[in-house]
Formats: sequence, structure tokens, C-alpha cells
Amino acid sequence: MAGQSHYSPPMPEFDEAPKVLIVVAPYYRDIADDLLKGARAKLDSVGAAHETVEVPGALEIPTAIGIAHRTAEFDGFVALGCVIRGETSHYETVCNDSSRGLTMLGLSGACIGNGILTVENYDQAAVRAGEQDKGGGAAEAALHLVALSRKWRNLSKGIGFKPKG
Ligand SMILES: Nc1c(NC[C@H](O)[C@H](O)[C@H](O)CO)[nH]c(=O)[nH]c1=O
Ligand SMILES: CC(=O)[C@@H](O)COP(=O)(O)O
Repeated sequence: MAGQSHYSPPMPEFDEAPKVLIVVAPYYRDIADDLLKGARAKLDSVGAAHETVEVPGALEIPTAIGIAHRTAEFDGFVALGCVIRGETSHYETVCNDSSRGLTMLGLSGACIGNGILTVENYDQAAVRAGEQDKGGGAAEAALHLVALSRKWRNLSKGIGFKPKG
């Protein structure tokens, strides 16, 4: 059933604090603030350094992350926003293109947690940004990907590999 609690893997631990960029589209300001609160709390809980930038809407989030990713300044990214269905098909465009943009960036190596809510109405958004803490969940996803990226990068350098015998 929607909103039922689900399994979350244990939070990774970091020898070196990751640096995370939060890109938020405060199209719905109160919703964005709840998402930010949850994401920042999760990042603080593992000692991650983080900063936040705002963009006009969800469609701009992938572009902003792409720009930041090319600077190699950040280990991971958290995308936060809220898309609420209106009268036209623009809802599908905003949802699908923002999500697809983030997926393409992820496949190119960016560690991104997607906290862009795609909902039918404001009440659905408020529950997901609040008690369901989707912002924290997006931050958690980004942190897992950062940990995985570091693990495989270190292994490829022979770091942490203990030869047998
Ligand atoms: N309707 C919503 C939008 N629309 C704006 C687009 O995201 C974009 O900024 C515009 O098309 C200019 O490129 N954005 C949201 O974040 N949420 C919405 O509900
Ligand atoms: C998600 C949207 O772009 C939507 O809020 C725009 O509303 P409308 O489809 O009524 O123009």
C-alpha cells in the first residue's frame, strides 16, 4: 500500500566526509523547505558537508547538477522538488524529463538521490515531504551511491585489497 514503510539498507560510514550539493526547485516553497530539512538532517547525521542551490523548477535540476558534476567539486547530489499535476500534459513533461535527466547523469557517474515529488495534489506532497521524509530518503540514496563509488574506486586502485596468503 502506498506510503507503507519499506526496507532501507543501513547507512554507510565514511572515513572522509563526503561533499554533497543539494539542488532544490522551490516551486512550492513550504514543500521544498520540508524536503530540505529532511535532506540536511540526514547529511548532518553522517557528517557530510553540504551546500544548497536553488533553480526555478524541476526541469532545471538535472542541468544544474550536470554543471556542478563537471566541476568535480562534489561527491554526490540531492535533487529536491515538487511537481503537482495541473490541467495540461505539462505535468508529464516535467516529471519524465527531470527524472530521465537525473537517470542519465547517474549513468554517467554522478551520485544522485532523487527527491523530486510527483503528485496529484498538494496534500500528497505535504505528507511525502513531511512525515514520509522523502528529502531524507533522497539524501540517503545519494550517500549510498557515494559510498559505493568510493568502494569500487579504491578497489580499482588496490586500496583495501588484501591478497590471499
Ligand atoms: N509545474 C511545475 C513546474 N514547472 C516549471 C518547470 O519545472 C520549468 O521551471 C519551466 O518549464 C521552465 O523551464 N516545476 C516544478 O518544479 N513543479 C511544478 O509543479
Ligand atoms: C506540472 C505543471 O507543469 C503544471 O503545474 C502546470 O499546470 P497546467 O498543466 O495547468 O498548466
